[in-house]
Amino acid sequence: MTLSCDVAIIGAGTAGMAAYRAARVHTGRVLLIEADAYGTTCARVGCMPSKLLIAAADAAQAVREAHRFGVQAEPPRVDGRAVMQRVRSERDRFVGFVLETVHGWPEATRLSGRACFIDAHTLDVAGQRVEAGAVVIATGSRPRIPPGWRERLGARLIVNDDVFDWTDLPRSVAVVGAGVIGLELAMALHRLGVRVRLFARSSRVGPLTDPELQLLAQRLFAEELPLTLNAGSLDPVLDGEQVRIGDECFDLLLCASGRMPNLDGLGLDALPLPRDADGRALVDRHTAQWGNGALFVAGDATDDRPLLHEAADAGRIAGDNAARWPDVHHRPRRAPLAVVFSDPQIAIAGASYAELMAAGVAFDTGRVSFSDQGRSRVMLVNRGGLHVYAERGTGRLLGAEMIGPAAEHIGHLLAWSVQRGDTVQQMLDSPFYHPVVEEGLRTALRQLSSDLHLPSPPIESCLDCDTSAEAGN
Ligand SMILES: Cc1cc2nc3c(=O)[nH]c(=O)nc-3n(C[C@H](O)[C@H](O)[C@H](O)COP(=O)(O)OP(=O)(O)OC[C@H]3O[C@@H](n4cnc5c(N)ncnc54)[C@H](O)[C@@H]3O)c2cc1C
Ligand SMILES: NC(=O)c1ccc[n+]([C@@H]2O[C@H](COP(=O)([O-])OP(=O)(O)OC[C@H]3O[C@@H](n4cnc5c(N)ncnc54)[C@H](O)[C@@H]3O)[C@@H](O)[C@H]2O)c1
Repeated sequence: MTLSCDVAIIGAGTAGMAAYRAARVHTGRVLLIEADAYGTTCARVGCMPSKLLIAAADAAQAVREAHRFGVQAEPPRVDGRAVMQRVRSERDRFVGFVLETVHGWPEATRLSGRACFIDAHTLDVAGQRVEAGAVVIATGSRPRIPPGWRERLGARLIVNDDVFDWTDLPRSVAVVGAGVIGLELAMALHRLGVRVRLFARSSRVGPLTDPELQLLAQRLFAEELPLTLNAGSLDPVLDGEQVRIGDECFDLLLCASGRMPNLDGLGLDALPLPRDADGRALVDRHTAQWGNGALFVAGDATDDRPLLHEAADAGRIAGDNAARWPDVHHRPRRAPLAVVFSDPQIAIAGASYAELMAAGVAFDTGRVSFSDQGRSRVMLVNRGGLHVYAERGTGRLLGAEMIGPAAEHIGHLLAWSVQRGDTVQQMLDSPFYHPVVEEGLRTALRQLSSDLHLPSPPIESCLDCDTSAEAGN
């Protein structure tokens, strides 16, 4: 028997679930197809369990740092089993909410099995034929593992998914790849007492593109984390029960060398779909449409800003347009925002430095260092810097990069300003409480305002904490 629907959605992750909801506003004839267990990458093996592990690591670090305030504490004793028990049980709670939602949807609108295209409107799902008016591909991504490593290292090679099923912490882990996942997990494991070394292929650590801030990030992370920069092409080998990299051995190698979209294996090669020179899908991010037909792609499957909120937004657009097809609507997207939950945190809001340079935009940069920032110093988190970028002539805020305290919050303020089209002056006219880390942002904005040769705002020095940074000098 052939199943027939108006919209078939492949993948019940964040993007697929958002697409399902949006499509169901138009039609009840929607089919959500999932090959694996429900529960989403974010809740099962991504955003949530990684932040749970980081929260435990931060608690241990706070105990270690207490003496700097005059509070004496014994060095923390990390109970790995208890740490992982909390990570898993809280993770299961988050997954439970997702399962509740999916299981609340009519059973006739859900199908289990791996989907593969027969043609643009026909799918094979584990032997079941599905015909669809339109299809949303929301298949997510998977870790990219260098060729031969899996065969060579077997179970000693792990990826992020494996970490969150641990019942105890290992003794040592080599983390390969100093991108977002590598940085977050390496730092968390290190603070939980695991012997860690983070291997970066180049000298870059994390996503900052501003050369000054990238250098600062390298220095700050190297102060705490055993870090091998410029590791080049690694050649890990099994040495007994361990993985050897150079002359150091580890219990496990955590591969965090990037992720690849799950578009291969879908039977799409025969379809004439637009791709870039590297074979990546060229999808219109305002319609989620891939090509001119009834095919839509959302979430990590697109390789475009692989973040949770982007997956949800793209899923909504894809589901809505798939159900409307061929009446496809263009939808606005939000200002970019990315946060890394390292310590110090990293945020990129609006356009990055590299994007502005590549686009040839005329912009000025306002800078602040947090080393002397009043509230940051009070809390002993005075490490890092913030660069804000504004357009010459108009003074409009274009973007910002930051490594430092409260970056997850300051990043939001900056992204909201970028999206509203605020000028530097409008931002300076907004309230700043005292004493807060955001006063550092004001310092950077004042410097930017002066460099842009915009009319100077009145400078009120901070008389009570009088750091030169906050006095606006
Ligand atoms: C360790 C880690 C930490 C992260 N932390 C953050 C964070 O803090 N903040 C943030 O914004 N983002 C974070 N992310 C990124 C975020 O998790 C992803 O951007 C988001 O989960 C992508 O959602 P998705 O719907 O595209 O994919 P997924 O949730 O992976 O869903 C894809 C689904 O498609 C299914 N599927 C695949 N192929 C087929 C097929 N052929 N047939 C049927 N079903 C199929 C899969 O089984 C899966 O269920 C993190 C990611 C990782 C890995
Ligand atoms: N806080 C968050 O929002 C968060 C957290 C985790 C993941 N994510 C999302 O997941 C995406 C994927 O994260 P990721 O860390 O897998 O990818 P990434 O692209 O951020 O980092 C991969 C890193 O691995 C390096 N690399 C590649 N091949 C290598 C090799 N053979 N040896 C050594 N290093 C190698 C790359 O140079 C890069 O630095 C991120 O782009 C992000 O969007 C977000």
